Amino acid sequence: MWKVARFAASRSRRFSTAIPGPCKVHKRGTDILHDPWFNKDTGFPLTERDRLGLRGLLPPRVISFEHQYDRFMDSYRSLEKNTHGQSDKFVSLAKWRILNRLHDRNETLYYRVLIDNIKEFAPIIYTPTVGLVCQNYSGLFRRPRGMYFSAKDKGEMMSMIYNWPAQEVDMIVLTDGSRILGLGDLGVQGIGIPIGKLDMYVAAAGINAQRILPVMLDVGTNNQKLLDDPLYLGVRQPRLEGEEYLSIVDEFMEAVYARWPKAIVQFEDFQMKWAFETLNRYRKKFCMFNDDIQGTAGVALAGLLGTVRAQGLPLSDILKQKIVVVGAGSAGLGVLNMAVQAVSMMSGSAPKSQFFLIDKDGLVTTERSNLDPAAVPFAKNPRDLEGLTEGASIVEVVKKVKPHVLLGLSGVGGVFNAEVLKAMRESVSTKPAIFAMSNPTMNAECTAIEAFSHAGENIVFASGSPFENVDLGNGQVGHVNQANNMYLFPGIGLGTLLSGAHHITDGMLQAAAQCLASYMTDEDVQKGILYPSIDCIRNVTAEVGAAVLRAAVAEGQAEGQGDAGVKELENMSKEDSVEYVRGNMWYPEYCPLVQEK
Ligand SMILES: NC(=O)c1ccc[n+]([C@@H]2O[C@H](COP(=O)([O-])OP(=O)(O)OC[C@H]3O[C@@H](n4cnc5c(N)ncnc54)[C@H](O)[C@@H]3O)[C@@H](O)[C@H]2O)c1
Ligand SMILES: O=C(O)C[C@H](O)C(=O)O
Ligand SMILES: [Mg+2]
Repeated sequence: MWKVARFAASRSRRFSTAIPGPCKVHKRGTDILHDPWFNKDTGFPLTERDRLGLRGLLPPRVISFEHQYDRFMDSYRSLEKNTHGQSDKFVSLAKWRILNRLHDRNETLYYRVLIDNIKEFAPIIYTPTVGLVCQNYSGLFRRPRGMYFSAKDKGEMMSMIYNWPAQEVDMIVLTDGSRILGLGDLGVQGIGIPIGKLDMYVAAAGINAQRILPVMLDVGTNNQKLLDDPLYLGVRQPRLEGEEYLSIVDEFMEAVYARWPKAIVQFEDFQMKWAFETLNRYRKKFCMFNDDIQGTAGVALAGLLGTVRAQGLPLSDILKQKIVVVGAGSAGLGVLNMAVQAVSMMSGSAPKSQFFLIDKDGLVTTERSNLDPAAVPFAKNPRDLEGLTEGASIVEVVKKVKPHVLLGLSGVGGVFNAEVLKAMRESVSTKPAIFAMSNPTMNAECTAIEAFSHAGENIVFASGSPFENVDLGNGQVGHVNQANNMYLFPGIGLGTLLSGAHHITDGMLQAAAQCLASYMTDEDVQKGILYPSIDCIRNVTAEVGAAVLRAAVAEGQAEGQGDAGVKELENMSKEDSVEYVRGNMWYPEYCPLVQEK
């Protein structure tokens, strides 16, 4: 077994000349070459080859890290050239494959190219391509990554968890594959999502790549196409339900915390009923959060505050904004709950009249039969609606309400059609905002071009998956923001980890959202740029992580970790806390391997 330093100093230079600390390894020879955590390919220095029994197992020339990096980027560029003219799907999967092969072979080089080229590579390892990968996962599968706990493992999880080779784990992303992006139930194939999210943890938060664990909880699938597919790699049975389901999740959570009491578990892409149920069940017991409910809510709240600033209004004017949310699922309801919480904190009361909620059956009112309990607080009383009735369509609501913000988390591509977008021209806002937050790209409620061409050039636009900025002619640019929870979850995880908190509170999550909301300058916000470019994601994460850490300290949740105890954390200024978080980000570079028997 090996032990690795949890964090290593972050370095801003591309190829540092400083020698990183040693890394202990408990294997020799080909076992090292086949372990992507330690493998350096042709980069092993001769002395290390001697020490580790590698001499003769590699071609004699030693290639520097920098040279290996350039060789990889050259092959990536040739692939781009050679696939020119092929379908987007073909090209995206080819790019994913080349990155995945590097991931499987040499993690240090993989994470370095990912960090340095995050804007270019995020759409491949994360949304939208990760959706395509999940849809085709059983066919694409070559090597396992992460852990799989299935309905057949009941009673075995406490011992299975010890099969994971790392001694320490900081961050786990868990899915049951039941609602993968807007693509529905993908069963075991949903493992691509925890893998992609954890890649973002390494790239954005500098969580040590040896201390992450993607997990699939395979409780079956209700996707008949997958059950009929001879290649399908998951358990062939309908999804477990009720107590049977919960007992599997309970067992997994107990096993995790028995082995790694300080690990954080991020729940990801669970269907709504289990997303809320598991969050309520575990949040006071374990250090966990639900990214789709809570991470998304913070990013959307930052966007809502940004739209107020974009109109040149003080933040307190959020109270007067009319906001239509399309999608009453885990994400949409998460956004509404957090927005109401933020408005209440500002005004001292909890006004809900400004929010309108629409689901697949139209406007949600108290007249709805079988109203979901989670949606009850946002259901309109028809008596308060002049001219709108239960089940009113999106276009009817937009025409009547003339909202400041139209925010989509429905998972349905194109529901913001031309008629809906044209109706937004009548918005009472000087900068109407359209947030098409559903993923992947084909599930976005509208495209950027559609939004600017139908709703007008003065809008603010954000989408969950990336779109190019729109050329409005005359040198004008319609700016596209990416409203994706990737701007928050890495900081929530890292800040919590460094604080040593045992729970993730609403206060810590509000702090994360407020931090993101204040990240952009007034000048940028006036131009419709509400979120930073993904190029700055390490910096954003350092700020968000520090905000979460400070909130944990202020609320008495922090217990400290490593060398920094509670007292040290309490004495940190704001700047100190950001530097502390930044200094604890792991950065991929080859470290000398020392064999320990
Ligand atoms: N950008 C982000 O950071 C982010 C974060 C989380 C979720 N999402 C996306 O949001 C989408 C929804 O996620 P979720 O977890 O809430 O899903 P969910 O299945 O829990 O909820 C979907 C909701 O949309 C409603 N809906 C379906 N068809 C509709 C229609 N035609 N018109 C209006 N409403 C309709 C459903 O009734 C339901 O209330 C997914 O595509 C997901 O990728 C994006
Ligand atoms: O995965 C993403 O890109 C965002 C979000 O968590 C989603 O479920 O769509
Ligand atoms: Mg998600």
